[in-house]
Amino acid sequence: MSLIPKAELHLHIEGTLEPELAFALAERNGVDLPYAGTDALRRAYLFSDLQSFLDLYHGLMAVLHTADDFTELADAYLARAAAQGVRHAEVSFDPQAHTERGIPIGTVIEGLAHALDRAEERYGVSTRLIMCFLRDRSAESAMQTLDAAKPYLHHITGVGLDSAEVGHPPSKFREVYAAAESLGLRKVAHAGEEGPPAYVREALDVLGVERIDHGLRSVEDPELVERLAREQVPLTLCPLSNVRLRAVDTLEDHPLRAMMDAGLLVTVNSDDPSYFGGYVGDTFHAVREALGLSQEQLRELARNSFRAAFLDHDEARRERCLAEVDGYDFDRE
Ligand code: HPA
Ligand SMILES: [Zn+2]
Repeated sequence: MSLIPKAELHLHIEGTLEPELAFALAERNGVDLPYAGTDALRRAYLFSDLQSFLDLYHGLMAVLHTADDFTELADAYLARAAAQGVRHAEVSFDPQAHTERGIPIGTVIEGLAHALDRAEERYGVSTRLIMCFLRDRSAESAMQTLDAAKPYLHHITGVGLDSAEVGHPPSKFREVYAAAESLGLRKVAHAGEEGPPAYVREALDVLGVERIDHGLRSVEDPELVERLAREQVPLTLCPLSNVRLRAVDTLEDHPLRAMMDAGLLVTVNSDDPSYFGGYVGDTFHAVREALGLSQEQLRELARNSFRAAFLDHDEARRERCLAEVDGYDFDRE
């Protein structure tokens, strides 16, 4: 595990649900899970692609009912993240995955915000909340979700786009992103995870996003790589996720290092750490080993995470974190 100070920018809070907490919440809420126990559940984490993961992932969310459940989920993540060197976390959530099950959006947002708002004091982790739209649902459903979130916008920094990518291009959400922008929200989107480089271009040109979540398949398009490098568009890579969801064969084959060499502003993140085999400190360690990254390259990844963070209203914190990265002593590891 690498303890270098870092920001985590690509993290789905529902993807931090560990089997033990899932079973505890299932019992508390009277939910029957179709697994004999935590070991059997972990054994089911063998995915062939994004969709096979999403099916299990959405099934397990059935255990989350009350605001307290969401608070407990977020607290567990923040404590683990802090223990892995995270100083700043931008936490995504999927409101539609819960409202479709009859959980009010206010329950979800207020439950998460309760944990996030006290995280700096409790864990030394500053936080932001990013509300993602499920791209395999309609644009109307996304717009209704944005509308329903209006009483809670003081808790929300930005919007994102996730779930099944292929066949659901960013342009489907043009109006929703325009509406989000007019509400003062920041904009990110998953693109180029399983979808083509053209989706990365659309996310930039049609939605006007400031960061691309994943962006992995950008490497197939040299002109796009040149643009992303020139414009220093942050890409929030998730190497362990890419291995588990079969976007790359092995970690050794991951283009992270080549992307750094091409001058891209890449960051390393855990995506859904309970499902993909590691939190972000584990991920830093794994890519260091698999790709033979130098200490200076790990420092660059950590620096990039703070440069790409939505810390515009707290530049002093960004500077402090960057100074901590510069002074980090790898002999501690
Ligand atoms: O990796 C992902 N991709 C798309 N949607 C997701 N929702 C959780 N994780 C992911
Ligand atoms: Zn993701």
